[in-house]
Amino acid sequence: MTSGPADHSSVRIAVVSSDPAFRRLISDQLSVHLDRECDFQIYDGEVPSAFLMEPACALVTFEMEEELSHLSRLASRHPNMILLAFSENSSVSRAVAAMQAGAHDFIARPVSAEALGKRLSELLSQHRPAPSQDMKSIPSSAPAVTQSDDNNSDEQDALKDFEGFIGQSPAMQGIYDQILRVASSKAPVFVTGESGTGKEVCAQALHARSNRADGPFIAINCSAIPADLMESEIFGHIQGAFTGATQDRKGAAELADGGTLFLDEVGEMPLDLQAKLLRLIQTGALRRVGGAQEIPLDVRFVAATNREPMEEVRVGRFREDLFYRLHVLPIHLPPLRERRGDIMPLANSFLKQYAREENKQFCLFSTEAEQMLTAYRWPGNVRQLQNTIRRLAVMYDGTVVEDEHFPELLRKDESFEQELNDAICGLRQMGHAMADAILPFWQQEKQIIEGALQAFDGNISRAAAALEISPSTIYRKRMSWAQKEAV
Ligand SMILES: Nc1ncnc2c1ncn2[C@@H]1O[C@H](COP(=O)(O)OP(=O)(O)OP(=O)(O)O)[C@@H](O)[C@H]1O
Repeated sequence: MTSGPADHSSVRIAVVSSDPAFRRLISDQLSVHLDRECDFQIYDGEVPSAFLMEPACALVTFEMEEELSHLSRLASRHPNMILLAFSENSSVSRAVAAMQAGAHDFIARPVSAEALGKRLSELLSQHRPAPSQDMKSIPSSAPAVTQSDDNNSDEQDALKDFEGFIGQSPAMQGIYDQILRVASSKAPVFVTGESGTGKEVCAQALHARSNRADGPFIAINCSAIPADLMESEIFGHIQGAFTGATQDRKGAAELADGGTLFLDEVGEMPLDLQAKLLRLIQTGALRRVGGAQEIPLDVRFVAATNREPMEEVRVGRFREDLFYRLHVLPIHLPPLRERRGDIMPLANSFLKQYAREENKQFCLFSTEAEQMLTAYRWPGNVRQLQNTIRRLAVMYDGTVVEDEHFPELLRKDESFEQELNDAICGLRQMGHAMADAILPFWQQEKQIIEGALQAFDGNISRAAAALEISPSTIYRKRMSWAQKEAV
């Protein structure tokens, strides 16, 4: 055994490898790439029966199948030690085997000192707990957010990147930043984005980060409630207000008093109710259906739509005054295809969740499956990805998710092709229409000159002066048009 400089404040790292090149990489090059002082204890291949002082982390190379037992032994003897396995065999099955033996991470060799230093610093700062026996972690190619091994849903939540959101793409970082900036205001927030992009998650995050987080969060989906029930659902009613109103009842707005009211698909609300909502936002008070009493409320409004709100205003489905009342703080959630870097973190997290729920062993995706997931267009966004992973966790068994586990993605993306074909046809037709609409030069010239003559009541001199041509040109042109038209 060799050891680095002994320093009581430094982190102890055991290195177990029979490969001199690997040992040299650690002893000569690694420390400059680590974000803390480390004391390396280097063991020459033989796994020690006991460490003098238990290291925080062990780096173990293994090339033979039999060496897996070394890993398992270390993992079971030192459950609090971070265990990293290295192999020159970078196959998925080798990675899975290492994880199942209890490694927290698997790194294919050769690895640069820089990459190893970065990964090790990350792991040490996470100071992660020991892997559980039934669900092992996934390799280092996957993002850190999916790499904890706990089975506890509270810890799961802590692993989300931001208030229920997963995704570290620059676009999502921008969204988290926006949420943090506007959360404490009482001004309404208007969230737009395609279906399944996380508008409700966003509304919840706004609530959770506001100073009304201890108050209620009430969500109401305006497209899911029949129009005749919507008024009472939102504004409540008093006994006898209509047939079936057997007692006084609070609506969603009153239930949200002191908290946040999330109005999903707000544009689907009938226009008369939009007027009533506008009044509530303006006055901060409502009257229940059939009631005479004004009830003051303290509600923060978050509205959302997956349509283009200005277009809805233009066609008269969405009141313009309500739109501007709600559209104080806009947040737009980008579709998943515009933030492909988030696909695998989301997929890994869903896989972990549904494998656990369905009591399955799935713990990682094959390279082909990963390529397929990241290349797909996800028209249904995160919700579609979530459903896809849930389906495979129910339907299949195994440890590694393969591309054939996604038959629906393997099929051609027909709706996309259809859309693309339609768009191309549309463009062609537009091109034809535009080509058809192009008039011969002399006719366009005639239109311009005649337009000028009209503007000056037929006065040729003034029209010619405005066009900066001579009057004789106009006479000449007129004669030539007459000849052309006579043909
Ligand atoms: N970034 C994310 N991280 C984790 N889960 C997400 C994320 N975005 C969406 N989801 C999940 O995807 C599903 C759909 O999200 P949500 O209901 O918020 O979408 P939406 O935009 O409101 O959809 P719709 O317009 O159809 O109502 C939910 O189960 C949600 O938890």
